[in-house]
Amino acid sequence: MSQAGSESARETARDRKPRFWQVAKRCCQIAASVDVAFFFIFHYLGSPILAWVNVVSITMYAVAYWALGRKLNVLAVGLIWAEVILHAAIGISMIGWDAGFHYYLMLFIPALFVSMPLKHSVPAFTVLWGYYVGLYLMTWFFEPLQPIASEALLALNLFNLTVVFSMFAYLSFFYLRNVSSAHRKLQQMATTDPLTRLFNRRHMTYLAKKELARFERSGHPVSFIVLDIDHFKTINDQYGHEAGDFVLQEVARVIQEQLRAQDLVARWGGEEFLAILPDTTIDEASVGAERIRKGLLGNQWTTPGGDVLELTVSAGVSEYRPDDDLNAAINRADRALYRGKEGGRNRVELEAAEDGA
Ligand SMILES: Nc1nc2c(ncn2[C@@H]2O[C@H](COP(=O)(O)OP(=O)(O)OP(=O)(O)O)[C@@H](O)[C@H]2O)c(=O)[nH]1
Repeated sequence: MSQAGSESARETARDRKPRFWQVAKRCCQIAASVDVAFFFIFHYLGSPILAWVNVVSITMYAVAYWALGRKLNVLAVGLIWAEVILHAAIGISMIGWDAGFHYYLMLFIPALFVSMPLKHSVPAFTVLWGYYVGLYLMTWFFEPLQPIASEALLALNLFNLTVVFSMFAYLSFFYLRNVSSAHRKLQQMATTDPLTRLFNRRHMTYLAKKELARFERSGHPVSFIVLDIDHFKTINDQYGHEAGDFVLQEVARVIQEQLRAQDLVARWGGEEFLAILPDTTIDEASVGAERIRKGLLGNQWTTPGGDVLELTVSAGVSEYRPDDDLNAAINRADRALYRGKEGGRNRVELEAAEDGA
């Protein structure tokens, strides 16, 4: 791999799952606070060695937090792993399994699957399992080095259990939020046109079919407007593609502004838009199309490059008929649109009554 290639691969790995690293930072804060509590608890219980172990832990979390802020994620993860693994081993060998320090190791199970690719997380999971079992077996053969009173042991166990339960709840909440937001993004990508934020053609076809099924049941009128920007190629050629994109966005905005909230609007093709107007007759739809045409005509658009331009649109309007189908209704609006283009553009044309499918 070239140097630039490996740099960018490293960059991608670092920037992957930014929310996960945010949560890792929050976990460092929580863990360091818990270790501050442990410092006092162990002093109180008369275990100064364990109290000072927590000072080392707090320092490790502080460095890990600092490293996460600088995207030194490998260093941060290494420190967090080392802290939990060593802390569990020291806590268990000093006070025993019943202190509950082993619970913290389980927090790594979801964390390692979320943070690593599967080829790394499976071996890491196996090592973690081996370590956990190894610690447990150790307590069968060796007595704790510095046992504490059984009430204190119980209190410590409950404290550790509560912290780990809370952290599991926090991680689950993070996971749920992440999955829901990814789902929302995917859904948006699948249904909308990225430039204009209108529905894309595929989703509009799906919505149109649903709307027409409603028409079949209720018999309420449904109308279609196909709208096309006049001489759009000239705008692109004269002012550049960026100005063309700007015009498409503005036209999309004006169409939405001039129609009702229940009307469906999509980018149907390059510079062509389709609106489906439920509960609307062809005459009412033509009034809506006129409003859009006039709304656009009255404006002087200043492009991001500072060019002032005027633009016009042509539109064709049709109404769904009994025993019609979607394509036929849109084709009739399309033919009306092209009559408008041939007739000089900047106009709204209705489908011809004799126009079949
Ligand atoms: N900027 C930009 N241009 C696009 C996009 N999609 C399609 N186009 C352009 O839209 C233009 C459509 O041109 P034509 O089909 O000739 O239509 P026109 O110039 O509007 O002419 P009439 O429709 O006859 O008035 C082409 O130049 C396409 O490159 C887009 O997403 N952005």
